Amino acid sequence: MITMDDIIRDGHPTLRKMAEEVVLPPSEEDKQILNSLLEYVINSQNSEIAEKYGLRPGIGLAAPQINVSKRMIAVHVNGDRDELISYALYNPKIISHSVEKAYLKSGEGCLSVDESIPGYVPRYARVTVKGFNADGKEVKIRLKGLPAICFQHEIDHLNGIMFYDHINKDNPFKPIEDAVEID
Ligand SMILES: Cc1nc(NNC(=O)[C@H](CC2CCCC2)CN(O)CO)c(F)c(N2CCN3CCOC[C@@H]3C2)n1
Ligand code: NI
Repeated sequence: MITMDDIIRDGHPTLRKMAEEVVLPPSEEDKQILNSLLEYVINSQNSEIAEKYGLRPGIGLAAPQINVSKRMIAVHVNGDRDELISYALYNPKIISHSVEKAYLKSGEGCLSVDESIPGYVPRYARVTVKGFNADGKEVKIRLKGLPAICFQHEIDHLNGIMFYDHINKDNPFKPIEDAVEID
């Protein structure tokens, strides 16, 4: 299982690399890696397991964060209507997005960033993501709210982008024009 010891921290070069497409059908190794990403996120949301293994809670995780520069992500989070959005995807891609922006009122953090970096992170309010699930089947997912924010944060990791790259340097809490504020 993945623990915090496996998660590389800001400054590690892998976090700034463009991750490689996963060759499909996936190898046994890639299947194991994809599964371990989702397993971490689920474990981290179970207070006993998180406590026992010292896991920082997360709603998403990307393969570069465990020093695997491959295009794989996992997301496990409740949507606006409390529906569970749980995906582990190979080669996820944002194929369309709203013009409208959104941001988390409390800003963002990252399991690969130990300190907190305050500020609004502008994201698209709605995205359509295409990817391949654990069975190698193509999936197309329309997202809004926190799940949309999370998928964008994870896909950024595959492109060597960190959340704080998006924060306004002069005024981190500068209001984001016509954006949806997410609690
Ligand atoms: C918003 C939030 N961010 C948490 N952590 N950070 C992360 O997930 C990073 C990714 C998120 C940062 C902002 C968008 C994506 C990890 N990242 O670095 C991966 O690239 C949380 F843990 C969390 N929640 C709310 C839901 N709760 C359900 C019950 O279990 C605890 C859980 C806590 N909400
Ligand atoms: Ni992150």
